[in-house]
Amino acid sequence: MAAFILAIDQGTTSSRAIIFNNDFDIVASAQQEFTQYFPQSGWVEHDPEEIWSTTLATCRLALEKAGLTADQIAAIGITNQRETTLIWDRETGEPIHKAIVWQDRRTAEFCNKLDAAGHNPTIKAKTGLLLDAYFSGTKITWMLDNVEGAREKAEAGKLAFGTVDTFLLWRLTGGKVHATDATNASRTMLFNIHENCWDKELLELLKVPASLLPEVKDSSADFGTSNPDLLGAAIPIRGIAGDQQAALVGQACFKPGMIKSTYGTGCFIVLNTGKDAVTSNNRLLTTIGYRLNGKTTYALEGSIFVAGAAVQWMRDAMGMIEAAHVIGKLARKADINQDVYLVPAFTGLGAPHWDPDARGAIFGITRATGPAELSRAALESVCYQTKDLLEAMRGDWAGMGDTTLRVDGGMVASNWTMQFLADILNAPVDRPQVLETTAVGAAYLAGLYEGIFPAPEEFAENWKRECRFAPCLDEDVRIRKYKGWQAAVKRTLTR
Ligand SMILES: Nc1ncnc2c1ncn2[C@@H]1O[C@H](COP(=O)(O)OP(=O)(O)O)[C@@H](O)[C@H]1O
Ligand SMILES: O=P(O)(O)OC[C@H](O)CO
Repeated sequence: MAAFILAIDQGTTSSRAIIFNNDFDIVASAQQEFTQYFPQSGWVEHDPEEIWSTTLATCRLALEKAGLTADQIAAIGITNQRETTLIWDRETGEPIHKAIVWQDRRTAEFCNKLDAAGHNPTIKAKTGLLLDAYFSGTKITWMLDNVEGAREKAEAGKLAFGTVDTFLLWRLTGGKVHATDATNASRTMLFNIHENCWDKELLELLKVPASLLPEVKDSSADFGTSNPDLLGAAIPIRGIAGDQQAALVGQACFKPGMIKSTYGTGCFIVLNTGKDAVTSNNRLLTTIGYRLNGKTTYALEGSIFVAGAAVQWMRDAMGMIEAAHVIGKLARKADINQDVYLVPAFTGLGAPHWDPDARGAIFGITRATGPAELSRAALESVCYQTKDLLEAMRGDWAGMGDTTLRVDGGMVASNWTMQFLADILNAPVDRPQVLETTAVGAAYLAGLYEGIFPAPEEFAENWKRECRFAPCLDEDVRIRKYKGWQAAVKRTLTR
């Protein structure tokens, strides 16, 4: 008999709901964008009520489009933009402030102070993260210190903290469940990823009362049931994972050494390192890939700030392409004798450089350089950055070996880019049939708990490739081009 799972994918720019059947076919989906608030330079906020209303509306719309009622949905899985921080009143459910988004840099100075006081090594050892404003911890401190009366209320146990998954869970269950999963907890900078618990020393360091924190569960677990008034029936909520980890699951990267790379606005590469929490010497993050049956699988993660955003820049700021999908065609026409490099450090460079002050640069332009060469350089830059990260991962972990990259995200629609990626990595690049891997991951985690989907090994056997891009670039050219990129990055870095 057919079973249906509702995956909620609450992202940075939009909320989506996708209903899958038990063959992972998409039965219906709905998506709504919401407002981005930039109250000051470097600050990024979301309205929690908009996160909630767009989530609820898309769930209702997806059900309607599928012609299903809530009682026909076996389970809900939630996946979410990670690190984004919310605090609300336990009594009223009202958020005390807008959500502070992962991109928000307001606590950078505070992080610098903590770093200067020598706290970085402890944080890295316990959480696997770098001391950075990206993560939730210092955002919580900021809210408690800047919202009137918040600290007193928090100390009296009247407030609740959550990343977006936890907030949605609270709202979906009518305030009955305050929980998260291990992947989301691992991005807060408060969670000890080795001992699998909130870390007392870090809570003290960031002055976060323990009463604020949610219970941390497996990624596939009993997270309660939805309030029947919301969708028409009580639906069991059985899966939660941060979006990049959900994509790791959705891509069936269950074996150590397997890697997924998601090319959206930015790019997030996650490598399964199995039971080893690998410490990076190359400024990558050690994080929880997923936790099933109480067993943690670790991962190494590297993020690139600008991937598809370089394509958007070519379209919106440069006006050189009318739409994202034409960039590949234009790149194909570029003069191959021109070595033009675009280092898209529009907002600094992410892993493995972590240079927030670097700014974008173009190298190698001549009078013959035009939109085709710049298009090519923009797409190539994403591939070179992927190589940088994979080299860093290889340097950190001997278990990596030669690896096939499983890709997803909007940019992988470009065959030209995927071929160049395979060429520059000198490794196969696999594009799956279902590109909604994040939602697939969330649906899988929920369906796994309900016994609808098989154990990871069997799920992995059913993962289907749409296309493999095999490397075919001359070694000399590959080496020359990558050296050119490395030289360009070197000239762009500020430290
Ligand atoms: N055919 C294409 N070629 C290159 N880039 C593309 C193509 N289609 C979409 N993109 C880029 O992919 C990004 C959208 O991917 P998506 O996964 O929806 O991102 P996000 O989840 O971050 O919003 C955009 O930055 C867009 O410019
Ligand atoms: O919502 P996305 O797809 O931009 O992903 C955001 C990441 O989870 C931030 O760490």
